[in-house]
Amino acid sequence: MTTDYLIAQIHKKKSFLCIGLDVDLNKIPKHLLETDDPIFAFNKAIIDATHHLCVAYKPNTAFYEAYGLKGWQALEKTIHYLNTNHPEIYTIADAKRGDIGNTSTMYAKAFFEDLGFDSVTVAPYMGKDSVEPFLAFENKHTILLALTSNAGAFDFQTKSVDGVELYKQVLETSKSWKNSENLMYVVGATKAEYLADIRQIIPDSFLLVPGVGAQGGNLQEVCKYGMNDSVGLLINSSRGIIYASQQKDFAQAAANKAAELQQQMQAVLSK
Ligand SMILES: O=C(O)c1cc(=O)[nH]c(=O)n1[C@@H]1O[C@H](COP(=O)(O)O)[C@@H](O)[C@H]1O
Repeated sequence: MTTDYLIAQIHKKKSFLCIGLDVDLNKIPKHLLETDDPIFAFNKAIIDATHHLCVAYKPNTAFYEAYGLKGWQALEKTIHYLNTNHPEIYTIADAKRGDIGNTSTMYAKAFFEDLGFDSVTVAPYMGKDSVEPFLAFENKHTILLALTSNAGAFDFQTKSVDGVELYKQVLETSKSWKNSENLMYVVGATKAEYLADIRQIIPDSFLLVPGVGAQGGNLQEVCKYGMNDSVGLLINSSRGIIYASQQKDFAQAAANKAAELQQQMQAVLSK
C-alpha cells in the first residue's frame, strides 16, 4: 500500500487507529477454545466488529510463534482474511526483525511476499545493510524502532554517542539509506514528550505509536507533538481493545473501546 493511499483512508474513516492483534489463549473467551482454530476465530470476530473504526491491524508475531505451527497458520489465515475482505486496511507484521543482508532479504520475502503484509517492524541495531533489503520492496514500509515504549528504552536508545542520543542518530542516519521514503518509525506513546524533537529530524515520516491503553500512553499528547500535515501517525492499542471483555460480547466490547479512540481521533482531525 502506498503512503498516499493510507493517508486517504485516514481521512475517509476519520481514524488513525491501529488495532494490535496480540492473541493470548489465556485471555480470549473460553467458548472460543472449543473451535478448530481459536486464534483465527478470535481475530475474525474482532476484525468483523472493528474494521470500520481503524485503518490498520498489527499482529505481533510472537503471539503466533508461541503456538508453533498452529499459531503460524492462524497468522496466515488472519492476513489472508484481511487482504481478501478488507484490502483497504494497512497491515503491520510486528516481528522486529533485522540481520545480515541476505538473511534480512529472506525475512522481507516472508512478510511482504509470502504473507502479503504491507509493512514489518525492524530493529536498526545491525545498521544500513540489515535494513536496506526490506526497503527494496516497492509499496511496502519498513517500520524502524526509534524510541520504544518500554523502560528499557533508556538503557541504550537515549544514551549519547558523540554527543547525540542514539535514537536521534537512528532517525538522522536512516534518512540517507536507499529507498528511505519507505521508512516509518516506532515511537512509544509513553515517550510523547520526545515527539517535538523527533519531528525536527523527520518532519514528514509516519510514526507507529504503540503504548496507548494498557501501557498508559496519552493520545492527546501524542497528537499534540507528533502529528504533521499528513497526520503522520498510526496509534496502536492491543490489550486495551481486544481484551475489553472475556465474555461472549467480547467483539462488541472491543468495538466500543475502538470507537472511543476513533472519536477522540476524529475530534483531533476536525480541529
Ligand atoms: O513495535 C511495536 O509495535 C512496539 C514497540 C514499542 O516500543 N512498544 C510496544 O508496545 N510495541 C508493541 O505494541 C503492542 C502494544 O500492546 P498493548 O500494550 O497491549 O497495547 C505490543 O505488540 C508490543 O510488542
